Amino acid sequence: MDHSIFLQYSPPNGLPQESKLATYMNRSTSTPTRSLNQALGKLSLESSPTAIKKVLIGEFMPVNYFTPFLPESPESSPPSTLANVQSNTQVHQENVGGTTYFYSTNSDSLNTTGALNSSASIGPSESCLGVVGPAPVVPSPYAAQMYAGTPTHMGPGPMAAKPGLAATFYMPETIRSEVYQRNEEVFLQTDLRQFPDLPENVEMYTELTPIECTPHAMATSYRATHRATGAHVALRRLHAPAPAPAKRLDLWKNIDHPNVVKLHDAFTTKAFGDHSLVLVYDYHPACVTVMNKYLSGGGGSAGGDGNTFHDPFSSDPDAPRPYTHQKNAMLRAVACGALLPEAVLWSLLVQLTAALRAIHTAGLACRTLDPTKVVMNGCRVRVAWCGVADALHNNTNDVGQAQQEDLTALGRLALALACRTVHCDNLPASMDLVARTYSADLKNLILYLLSTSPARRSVTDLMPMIGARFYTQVEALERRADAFEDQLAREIDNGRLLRILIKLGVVNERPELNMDASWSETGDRYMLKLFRDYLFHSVGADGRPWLDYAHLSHCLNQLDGGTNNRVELMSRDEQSMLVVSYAELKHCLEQSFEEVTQASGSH
Ligand SMILES: Nc1ncnc2c1ncn2[C@@H]1O[C@H](COP(=O)(O)OP(=O)(O)OP(=O)(O)O)[C@@H](O)[C@H]1O
Repeated sequence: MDHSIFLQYSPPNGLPQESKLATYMNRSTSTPTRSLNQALGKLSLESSPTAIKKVLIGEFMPVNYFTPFLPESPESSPPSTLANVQSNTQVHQENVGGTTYFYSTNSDSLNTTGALNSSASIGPSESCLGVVGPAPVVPSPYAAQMYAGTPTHMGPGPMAAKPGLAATFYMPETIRSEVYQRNEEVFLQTDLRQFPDLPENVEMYTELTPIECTPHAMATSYRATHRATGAHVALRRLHAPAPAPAKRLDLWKNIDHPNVVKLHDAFTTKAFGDHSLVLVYDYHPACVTVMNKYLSGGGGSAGGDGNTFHDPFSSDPDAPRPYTHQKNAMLRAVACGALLPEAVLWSLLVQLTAALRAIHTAGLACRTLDPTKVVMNGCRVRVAWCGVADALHNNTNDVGQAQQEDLTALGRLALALACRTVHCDNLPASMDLVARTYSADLKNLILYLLSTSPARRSVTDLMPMIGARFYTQVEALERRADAFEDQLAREIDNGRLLRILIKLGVVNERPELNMDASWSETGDRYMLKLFRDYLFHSVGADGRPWLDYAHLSHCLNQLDGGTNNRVELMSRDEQSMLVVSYAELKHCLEQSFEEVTQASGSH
């Protein structure tokens, strides 16, 4: 093996010298131990009443809006038996004064128990018709509801951005824009001509697109698509891996935690013209590193929150940073309100300690806990590229020691976030800022993590310092889950309406089916055509189009639910009138759609 392709490793972490992580680690480890010890000696752990702040996190779970249309999907109809329409429906026809009325003699469809009051429902009640039949199918009110509405416990919170009906119909802008941003990133096509050297396929993965900020010789990151499933993945290609780290990587693959980017696979490949090791991770769209989001002066285009502390030294990590500069920069940050709210810090720390707990419990060590390797989308924090350090370097130091280093790294990260700069080498000044700005608990947590005493530290020891803030985090998550469930319920309703609209569109005005040019004008299809006119082409008394979205949604829901409410349909020449129930219309639609599906051969 050509050892010249290896770069030097920094001994404690085994990191390539070119990587940002190595730069950060080197900078951080350059903190003089003496000053750290002195500073720690001066500072004492204090206990103070915990200040509980409520965090409302606007993050949400991605919803798959691209589920393929499945005619027989259980979602396509309301989950109740009321959607069943008897196939032996008999229609009784009666001509009164030149107008033809059609009545169903099917007992089920004549029972209107539980039907909703509807402006579109007409006709006599079942008792007038005097029909006695088998037990009626009781329509659930849900079947014909437009929307279930916002659950009362959610109240008109920040989610209810739009007033009135609009709030019921549309997703809050906060959720919509974030979903769009994520989807947009996934569907953005990169111009691969810019990367002519990239292989078309690497094992099962294709459409490789580099995602890293600063390419270097040791590792490259890509977004890619799995050829069979279409799933997006994040690939970390290690140009010069250490031999056979398989066992540890297997342990990493078993870690399935919401705050750790999941490692799925690892394989060696010659697709890049060398012996690269490729690690395959979940891809989280619209990710930004904590470094870019909070620490590098707004460099992160995706995640810069506009409230960033601009450190003139941040572009040059090797520039001299005198004490006065650091202190002044921190004071300026405090003065201009650029420091992070304490609730945000605790949210990040709770998530990161949860990640470390899972990793350490599995007998592993992160080894790369650094702001450039912690990514965020929304308010979710994840440790990225786990296992890379193990794959890059057959770490000989024992895992227990590496876990202690993880805790120190978490302390440095917490301090950097609290001071809003990675230049916290001046520990007394940095801790002074923390003590003046934040609670004693936060200060104690950082001191504990940075402690150099020989006593063994454990991530579980942090729990008392986190204290009741843990419940704040749980509360915020539960509120967010409520908001998403509410939106999900609406999206399911929207999905139902889309499916029924697609079915109507497929059947209505079809020029011919199976060589029958009159197919869409006769039989069941004729009723559907008149229903389509009733729905979409109604006009007012003065001939102007009559548009009422609520009415449209109501009728489509009635149709999807197959209710026994009746609707009056007029022929185009206005000579005939049909009175049909939504149950009958639904039956017609199902039959007709089934015919088209059969003819297409794609049943
Ligand atoms: N699992 C993931 N899904 C989506 N994006 C990710 C994922 N992990 C990391 N990223 C994003 O990929 C980008 C590149 O990460 P990477 O660690 O390669 O950056 P880098 O700054 O070039 O570091 P290095 O110098 O160590 O390569 C970052 O913007 C990060 O937000």
